[in-house]
Amino acid sequence: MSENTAAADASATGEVDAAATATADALLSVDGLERHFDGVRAVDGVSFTVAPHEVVSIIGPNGSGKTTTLNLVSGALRAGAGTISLEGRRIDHADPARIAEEGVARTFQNGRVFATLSVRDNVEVGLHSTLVASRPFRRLSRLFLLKWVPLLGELFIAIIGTPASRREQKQIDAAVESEVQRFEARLGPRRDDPAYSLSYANRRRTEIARALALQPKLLLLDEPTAGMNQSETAEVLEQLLQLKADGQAILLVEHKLDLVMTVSDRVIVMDGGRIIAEGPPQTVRHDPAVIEAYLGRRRGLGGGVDDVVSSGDAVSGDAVSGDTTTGGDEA
Ligand SMILES: Nc1ncnc2c1ncn2[C@@H]1O[C@H](COP(=O)(O)OP(=O)(O)OP(=O)(O)O)[C@@H](O)[C@H]1O
Repeated sequence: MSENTAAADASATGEVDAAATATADALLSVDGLERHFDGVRAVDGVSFTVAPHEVVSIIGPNGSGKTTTLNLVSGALRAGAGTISLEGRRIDHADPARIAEEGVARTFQNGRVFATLSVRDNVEVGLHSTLVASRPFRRLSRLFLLKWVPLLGELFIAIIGTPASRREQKQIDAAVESEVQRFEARLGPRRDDPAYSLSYANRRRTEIARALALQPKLLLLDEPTAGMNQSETAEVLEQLLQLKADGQAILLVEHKLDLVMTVSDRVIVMDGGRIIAEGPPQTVRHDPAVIEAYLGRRRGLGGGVDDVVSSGDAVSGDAVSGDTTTGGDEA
């Protein structure tokens, strides 16, 4: 849907002004978000904000609606109701590419890379939406009947090249290199290798590098340490802390509570599609509703959220299970 259509749609409901007023200082503002699947209330009236430079984590047992919330914010799913605004502007009717252009980049729960592309090319793909000189007619691609114009134009420029497109490619190359260098020790030696040959952890790093290459206003991370062992998780924590120090706003979904409690400014706890607690890590970890949500299903094992947190375990609904390494780093 075009920006104008989305704006008209939003304006028809009178929601633009309300969203803008309610979220004056927020980078991201989510209000009354709902998404149901065949009677399952995956996300059920969720409202929250992320301020500029803030790191907010969403935690909760399996199936509590965390990933669905991230999918709604990134445009991968459409909301049944509610509004999502970035810097006061509605994005809930925009498609994922448009939302990425607006400054929201994401990674996926299971890590998604293009298997046959090299690490460098995977990172470069993330920058495709930012090309101007090489894609002068890109906005026309939103008009169904004119889709062939930008395609032919891009093909032409790719074959003959122009001074501006060559300059742009140099900038892109530098941006890609800078993101690969962020993970230099791990990705540096593999920068020209195809993604299918990488360890699971390196594929996750490639995915994060691709998202960061966009220099997003808001970075959405869906379980960035899933499948990583303790030392790999510690590396990710260091990188998240560095991003935080650089002022990167992050909305993080993560099961490893030690990491969440260390990196987050604020923690949102979901259960059954609803937010059951929200606040600074130290407050949330002692909230009785949170302890009940995490441990109620395994009553009899004893302990509380603190035990879960201090053990460094990943909480996965019915049981506390240390995340297994499904593919460690190459030796
Ligand atoms: N595409 C879908 N079709 C049907 N049901 C879905 C779909 N996506 C999610 N659900 C359901 O919505 C609920 C919330 O799922 P979601 O993946 O958002 O939870 P989650 O908190 O991210 O879980 P996890 O920690 O296991 O990733 C679950 O009951 C899930 O089965």
